[in-house]
Amino acid sequence: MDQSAETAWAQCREIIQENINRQSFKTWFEPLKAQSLTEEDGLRKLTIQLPSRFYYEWLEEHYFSLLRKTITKVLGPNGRLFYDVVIEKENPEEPEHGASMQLPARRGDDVSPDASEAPPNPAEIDAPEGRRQESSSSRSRGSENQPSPARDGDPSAGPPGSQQPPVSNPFAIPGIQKAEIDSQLNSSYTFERFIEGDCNRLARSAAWAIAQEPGATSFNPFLIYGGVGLGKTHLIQAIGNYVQAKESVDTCLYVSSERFTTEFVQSIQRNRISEFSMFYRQIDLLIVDDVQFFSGKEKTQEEFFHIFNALHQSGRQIILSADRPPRDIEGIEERLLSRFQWGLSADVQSPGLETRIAILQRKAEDDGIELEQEVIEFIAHNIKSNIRELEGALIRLLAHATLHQRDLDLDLAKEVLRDLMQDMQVNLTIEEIQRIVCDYLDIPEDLVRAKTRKREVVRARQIAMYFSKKLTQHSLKTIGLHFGGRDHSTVIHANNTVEDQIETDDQFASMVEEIGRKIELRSR
Ligand SMILES: Nc1ncnc2c1ncn2[C@@H]1O[C@H](COP(=O)(O)OP(=O)(O)OP(=O)(O)O)[C@@H](O)[C@H]1O
Repeated sequence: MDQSAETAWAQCREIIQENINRQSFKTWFEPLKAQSLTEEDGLRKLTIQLPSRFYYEWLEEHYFSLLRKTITKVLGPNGRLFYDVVIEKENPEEPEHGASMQLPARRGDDVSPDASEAPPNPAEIDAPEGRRQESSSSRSRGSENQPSPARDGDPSAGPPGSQQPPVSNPFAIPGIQKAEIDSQLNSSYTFERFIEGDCNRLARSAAWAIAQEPGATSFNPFLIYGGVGLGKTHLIQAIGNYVQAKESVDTCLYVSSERFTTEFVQSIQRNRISEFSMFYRQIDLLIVDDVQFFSGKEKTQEEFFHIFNALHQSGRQIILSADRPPRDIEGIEERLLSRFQWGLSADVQSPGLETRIAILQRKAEDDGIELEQEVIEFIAHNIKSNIRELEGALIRLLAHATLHQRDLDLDLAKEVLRDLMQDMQVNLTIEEIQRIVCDYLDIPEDLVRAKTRKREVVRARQIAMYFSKKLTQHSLKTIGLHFGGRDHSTVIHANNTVEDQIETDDQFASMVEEIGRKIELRSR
């Protein structure tokens, strides 16, 4: 190791450290090593070693001005900075030798004081368009208020006779070329197809705002959390689909945290970690689903942490989802958890009845199916857990109707969704039945449990007993107890009376049927 180079670089690092935040310093400068300090033709050339071409790109784009000032301060006006870039091997079997490339800082542009204000030279690096623009603007910003910029990158200042090899596009690695990145988005997850309700209003509004200006709102990162099948994936992908359609970013990528982890592990096995890292650092809008799966995976978390920082620092948009609030996710490092909460966290909850109905109506419309309102309401009343199950019930119903050439009516819905109905019956309580019957007959609920033998109360009590026997698993004794401690024989008598009257009295029969429907729908 060249001692003087190390000392010079240590001084540079001190200055740099004072001028940028701790995390940026850790990410971009700590891995750099001094290689040599030489004097040639009156110039003092400090060469530092970079772990990959990506660092070269990044430093030039983001820290050019700072590096230039720092070198001038430490080495004087004749100071020049050179990079020795370690070239990532595509094939781990390749020999080590020759795996580096010397480059002058500033990619060979003339960065003399006069030239620094000039439009950027077409970069020798065949950098992707978006980044090139970003680079040029950061350069001109960097040159403002600059007391005496040094020519720290003039290619003519390179070693005599050294022809700099043209630097190839660092992203031109098979399979990860920027232009070729497939966003992995499901095109059917759009805002148009996402039904808004009280359960998801905040998340949907924030998602919409982000889609208008990715990376420019304070919702960065944006994290949506909530239970299974409640639309998290749909919503986060809707942002991606919208932004892609508007072409407001160059690259957008959706990845599940499981896939991210698998790819990362593979990159370790294949000795391609820096490639993996480079790939993710070029994404403008990164969507990571189900981040709770990072739990307990320390190395993956560390890699994601650095990627997160790099993207966030450069104003790229990060969108995340989790099955619970970030503070409740266990096994994730505090520094990463706190970053998850930097922007906005919004939850999605189970949809209310109206939203469930609206979702079913939309799904039926999208599939070109006409569904009677009572069928939609029947499904919506009975399937409350999540939207995926709601969709599943509809698909099941459609499949039966098509396969058995049946009408899509309430009878078919009851038949097909019987399992779900059975679940409902198991959960149905005697109190619920009493409430619905009394609501329907307009009788105070507590009277069916009281001693009174008024005619209309007796009728309500008998109908409630009949449904309790028919729709719950409770024993006759238990049912009797729920009706003011009556005997099991009273329940049998009530059941027989109702059954007989259904047979003989049509009006009564249709009233009981109507009450039965209300119980099935559990309507209030
Ligand atoms: N508000 C909504 N409007 C329309 N469809 C929705 C809505 N919410 C969810 N869906 C649909 O429900 C299904 C499940 O949603 P999604 O996969 O987004 O849930 P999730 O919350 O990501 O679940 P998981 O945690 O299991 O991944 C999808 O087909 C989605 O299109």
